[in-house]
Amino acid sequence: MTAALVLDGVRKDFVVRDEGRSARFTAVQDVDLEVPDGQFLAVVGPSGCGKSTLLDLVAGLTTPTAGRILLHGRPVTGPATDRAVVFQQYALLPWRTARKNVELGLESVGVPRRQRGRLADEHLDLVGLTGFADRYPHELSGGMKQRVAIARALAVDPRVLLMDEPFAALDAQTRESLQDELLRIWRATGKTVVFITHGIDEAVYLGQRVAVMSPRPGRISDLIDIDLDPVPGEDVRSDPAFGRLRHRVWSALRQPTRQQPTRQQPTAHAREAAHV
Ligand SMILES: Nc1ncnc2c1ncn2[C@@H]1O[C@H](COP(=O)(O)OP(=O)(O)OP(=O)(O)O)[C@@H](O)[C@H]1O
Repeated sequence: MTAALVLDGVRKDFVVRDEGRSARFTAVQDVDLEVPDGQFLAVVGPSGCGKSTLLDLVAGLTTPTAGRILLHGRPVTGPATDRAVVFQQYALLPWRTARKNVELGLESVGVPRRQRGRLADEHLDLVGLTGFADRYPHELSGGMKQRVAIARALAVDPRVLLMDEPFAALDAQTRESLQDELLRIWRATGKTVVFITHGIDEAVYLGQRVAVMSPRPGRISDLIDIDLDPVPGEDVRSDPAFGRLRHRVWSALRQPTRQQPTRQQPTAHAREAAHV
């Protein structure tokens, strides 16, 4: 299988204020990763380990301090329609209907109006929102809003779907049903997915592979293949194989961390701050 996404020695530093001085803070370091075309990769790690930073780098919303990111062999130099991002907070425009929200990305790439409407309706169907196209965001539940956000992301036909804790704000039951929906959509579309989550269960349930990140500075400390093939409606979470994989990820998350050397004792904001 060819790699959809390659991260090669990726590091991201931020400059922060630390006790009144400028300090360089390394959020992610030494990240090497290949995601095969069509793979569903879940990335799990503790709060603040750099998961969102990694996703922002792949999205092209920020640039690496070192290393390179390739998408289907081409360097990522900024945001583009070959990647679409779904965030935790749906980011829908409140004055636009569901259909018009889905049309948003299509407008930016110059798809003609009639085609936009058809594509928006097709993608609202795909996420199970047939009949809700004319609703405004405030008339939709949290789960429905996230479905609209997923439809909007898919409508531009990205090669890679980047998801940053998209179900974290939803109640447990809605989350489970959207997880099943996402698996169905992923199987139907064959997209490469990078899915960030705090949840070990969510990572094991959704991922074909789970990348485990270590705490600051974030590195990929483990890559675990998941050989489950969840069938929606079946209780795969009660399967002993699920429990074993869950335990592997849990154990990987508890590995002792390798700290970045510092020139100065950590202070309030940046434990790994090295003054510039
Ligand atoms: N723009 C920025 N400027 C300075 N520091 C930043 C910036 N963005 C992120 N950081 C820092 O980088 C580290 C990683 O942040 P990031 O949001 O990527 O972590 P995360 O794993 O996604 O966290 P969470 O799971 O809590 O959302 C944090 O310590 C954060 O404070």
